[in-house]
Amino acid sequence: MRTALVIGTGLMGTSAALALNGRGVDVYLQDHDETVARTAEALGAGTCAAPPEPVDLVVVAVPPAHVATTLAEAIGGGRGRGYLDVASVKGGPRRDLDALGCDLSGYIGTHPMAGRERSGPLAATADLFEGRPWVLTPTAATATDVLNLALELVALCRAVPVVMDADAHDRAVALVSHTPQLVSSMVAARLEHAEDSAVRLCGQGILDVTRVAGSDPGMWMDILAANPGPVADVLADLSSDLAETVTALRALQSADDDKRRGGAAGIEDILRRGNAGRAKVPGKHGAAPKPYEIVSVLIGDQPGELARLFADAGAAGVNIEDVRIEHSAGQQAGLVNLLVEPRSAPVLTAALRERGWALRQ
Ligand SMILES: NC(=O)c1ccc[n+]([C@@H]2O[C@H](COP(=O)([O-])OP(=O)(O)OC[C@H]3O[C@@H](n4cnc5c(N)ncnc54)[C@H](O)[C@@H]3O)[C@@H](O)[C@H]2O)c1
Ligand SMILES: O=C(O)C(=O)C[C@]1(C(=O)O)C=C[C@@H](O)C=C1
Repeated sequence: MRTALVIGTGLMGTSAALALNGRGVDVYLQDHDETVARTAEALGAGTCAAPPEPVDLVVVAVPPAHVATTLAEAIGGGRGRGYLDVASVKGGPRRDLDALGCDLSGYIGTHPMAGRERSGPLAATADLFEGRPWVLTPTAATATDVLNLALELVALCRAVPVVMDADAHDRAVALVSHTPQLVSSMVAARLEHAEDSAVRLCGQGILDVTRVAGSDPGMWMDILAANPGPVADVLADLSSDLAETVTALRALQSADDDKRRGGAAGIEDILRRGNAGRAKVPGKHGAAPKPYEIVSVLIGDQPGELARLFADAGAAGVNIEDVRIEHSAGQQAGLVNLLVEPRSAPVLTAALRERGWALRQ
């Protein structure tokens, strides 16, 4: 692929453009808000100039409700050899495009399973897609050249291609993305009118559960409106788990021993099923989840502390597999949890102690 046109230079479009531009593709940028396209250009994602000739690949990264019309316009204008979109829902846009009478052989629906709770080009990063699944939904009508262009895009973004049927994709993301978004919003909504004295106690657990509750409601309205049935199906199953959990908790308050035992069994069941489900969530780079050991280090909240810690781990020859930071409420300090291979944990612990770091057991 030598040239690409990215239409919609927000978080997704600019991230893809940065990755492509960084790997030698000439990227043209277009957004219906010109200042957004100019911002992406200033970030080094490509140029706002119009492409002098049809590009190899047109990447449409606009909100789901605008995908079909934007694609139809680009296809009608003969702007590329191949066309794809990155919208979070796949069945609807394809049907809409079909209804607009477009030739679908040059189009493939795709969805990178990477993102953030922030929108716009300033939130974009060239490595957003690295190691993440990128779903491709070819049909019998999709030209082989176009599938190959999509695979090349995925490779240039260092993502992992996953081929799926569009409707199966929509059911899958209802489970792993759209319902979690709603549940995160619902948990966070409980805090809206909570007492300050309660909110002050928020710790890492609620931060983890509510991160995506900070997402743009406009974009999520679009996504949910394009996938309401599958999301409602998952939420209905969840609501029967919720109802059973409430019943079990009420039974725990009972004076009757048998009822309390039944309640405890119900709660334990949901907690154990939760462990089993969590164990299925893929680990780093989409691989099977690996058990890491955590080395916890207390650091001061000041410039250079993290860099010094990582350098000391590097000097000990230990690869940090993942890192999580807990910020202490009301203190200029934080707890850095370094996740390492079990065999590296004693090596790292000894090396950090020797260099004077305060370790937490
Ligand atoms: N944010 C995520 O986590 C995520 C992840 C995967 C896929 N997606 C999908 O990617 C797409 C873009 O999402 P985003 O997070 O980058 O949103 P964003 O709001 O950051 O960017 C969307 C951009 O599209 C532009 N736009 C809107 N209508 C347009 C039109 N008709 N023509 C040209 N530009 C137009 C907007 O001005 C905006 O700059 C959506 O379809 C979304 O479902 C998002
Ligand atoms: O990490 C996040 O912030 C996301 O919400 C990303 C996420 C997801 O649910 O995984 C959200 C929507 C997209 O369609 C794909 C990815």
